[in-house]
Amino acid sequence: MDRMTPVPPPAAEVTGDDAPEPVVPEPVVPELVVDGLTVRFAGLTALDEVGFTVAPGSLHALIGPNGAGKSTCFNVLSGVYRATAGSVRFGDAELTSLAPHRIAALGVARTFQNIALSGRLSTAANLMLGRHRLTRTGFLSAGLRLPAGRREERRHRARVREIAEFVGVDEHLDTPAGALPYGVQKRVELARALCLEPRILLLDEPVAGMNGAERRAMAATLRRVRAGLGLSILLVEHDMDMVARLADEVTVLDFGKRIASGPPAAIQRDPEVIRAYLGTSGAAQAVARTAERTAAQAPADPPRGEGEGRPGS
Ligand SMILES: Nc1ncnc2c1ncn2[C@@H]1O[C@H](COP(=O)(O)OP(=O)(O)OP(=O)(O)O)[C@@H](O)[C@H]1O
Repeated sequence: MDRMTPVPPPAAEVTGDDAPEPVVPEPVVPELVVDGLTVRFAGLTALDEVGFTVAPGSLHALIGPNGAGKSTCFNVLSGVYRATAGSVRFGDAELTSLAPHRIAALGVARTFQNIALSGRLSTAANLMLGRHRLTRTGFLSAGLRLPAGRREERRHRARVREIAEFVGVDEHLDTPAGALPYGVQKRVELARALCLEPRILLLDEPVAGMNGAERRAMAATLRRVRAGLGLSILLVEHDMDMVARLADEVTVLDFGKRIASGPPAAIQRDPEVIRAYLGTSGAAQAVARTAERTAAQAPADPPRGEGEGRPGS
């Protein structure tokens, strides 16, 4: 399946008993505008007046060395941390004053660095948990086998299967999530986030700990998600090749401050970004290496497509 029905905005999720089959409108994906975001812990400023905008339907990467403030930013965006100052607007909503469940209800879904699936439950059951926010009659009604609940449950199961096929985990629907290879579990997490019918996905290191084949599979899946669903993605990732291939726009944090913002090719050449990463390992050197290869292979600015003309694509 190359395309999946675009997700409707949450308010348009019609799951009632008598509701006609919904005509699914194009998703209304607003901008996410982070402005002057500051978070202080005791004496430490984890985020210092950070600002960036995630354009509707784009894939925006948030990168930076360890301790730069990326997770703190995600925690504010998902309502886990309170901002000391600044704002995060998602369309008309100000997210900094909302509890996590209210933010999720606006269509903001998040995955975590560490796997957060229930290992003993099947993949299907984990994905159904992702649908919980969207149930109208409630799982109790379904559990009691009431007709409305049964019909609603059937609709959710059908949607779960559709999303599982889209993400390529449908063959594992009956398998306990804990028994799946690591890379597949990470894709199941992505599928579970999609089960919330999000308008923006916050992905925290989706390929961390994966081998090369698993990384490529996840990158391909993310491309399909972006192309097929029209939602926005904000990605925290240390794998710079992946960021260079996938991102439309990159924001770089260092010691809680935004030090650069722009398309990947420009970010890779940005002296301040390279300086921020120098002396650290892993991602840092990957930025410098990727920048060097980009310079060697592409004298002019490469196009902002999915990796055309980019190293390693
Ligand atoms: N709950 C907290 N209490 C106190 N300090 C915190 C808390 N959460 C984060 N910090 C500090 O804020 C700074 C930014 O941390 P954060 O986890 O956001 O960085 P990061 O960019 O996500 O790093 P990494 O790439 O290692 O995950 C760090 O100095 C960290 O120790």
